[in-house]
Amino acid sequence: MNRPFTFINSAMSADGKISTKERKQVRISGDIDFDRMDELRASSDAIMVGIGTVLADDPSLTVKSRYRRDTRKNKGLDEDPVRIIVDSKARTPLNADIFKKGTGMRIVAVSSSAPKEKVDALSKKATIITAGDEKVDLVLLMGQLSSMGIQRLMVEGGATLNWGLLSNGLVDEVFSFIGNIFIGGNSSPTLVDGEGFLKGDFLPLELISSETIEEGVLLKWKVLNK
Ligand SMILES: NC(=O)C1=CN([C@@H]2O[C@H](COP(=O)(O)OP(=O)(O)OC[C@H]3O[C@@H](n4cnc5c(N)ncnc54)[C@H](O)[C@@H]3O)[C@@H](O)[C@H]2O)C=CC1
Ligand SMILES: Nc1nc(O)c(N)c(N[C@@H]2O[C@H](COP(=O)(O)O)[C@@H](O)[C@H]2O)n1
Repeated sequence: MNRPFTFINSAMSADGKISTKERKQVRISGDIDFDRMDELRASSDAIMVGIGTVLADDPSLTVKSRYRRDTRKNKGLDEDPVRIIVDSKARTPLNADIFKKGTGMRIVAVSSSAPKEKVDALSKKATIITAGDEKVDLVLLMGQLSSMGIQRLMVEGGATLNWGLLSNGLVDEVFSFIGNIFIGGNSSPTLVDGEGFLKGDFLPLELISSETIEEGVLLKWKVLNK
């Protein structure tokens, strides 16, 4: 099945955590890294997050730079890429920043087990894609996004969605900024959570580049899917 070229962008602590045990958003990287992330957003057709990230961080996922917004507009694009929430049970708050801020299409991907009244309410704010029974079927979803013309997809977490995509062979590249802090905590989310791979089944990566940014390091990985 066709799917978009897909990359994850994430910031983690030196011990691999992307947030605290309370799942509160933390500033791991600095202004230069946020600007790099903004450029990635501006160059993408769509940005995807999991519902856990929406509930924890309430991100807007908008392109911040005026210059980049104007450049997209001059190309006939919406100033913001399509913003997608993977939300099996339709738990996205109707006042989420993704709906309040920015321009362009919003998509909420739900499963067929999502409560109908919640899906109906969300359908006034976003295009609804239904894929899967209990949880969103990410393979089906990617096929649908591709058929809508989404060719380049940026994923901004969180830990569970990253696992879902990686374990289904749906990710091509990963940008991982490693910051100069330890967060600790055995329940703090990491770059990839979920069930985890068993020994012998690990997902291999190829290092494309490494770069020092401010007090941290940016690693760019190619995912060697089978
Ligand atoms: N430092 C960073 O770069 C970032 C950190 N975060 C942090 O990550 C945490 C949120 O991560 P999580 O709680 O893991 O939530 P998540 O954002 O990964 O969302 C997970 C949810 O997605 C939904 N989902 C539906 N179908 C799915 C499927 N097939 N596979 C996987 N998920 C599916 C499920 O409802 C699941 O609970 C927050 O603490 C947030 O602050 C989030 C984004 C970036
Ligand atoms: N790249 C990066 N570095 C950090 O230090 C972070 N805390 C995050 N978090 C993610 O950034 C996004 C913020 O989006 P908006 O500014 O609301 O548009 C969001 O996805 C956070 O989870 N990222």
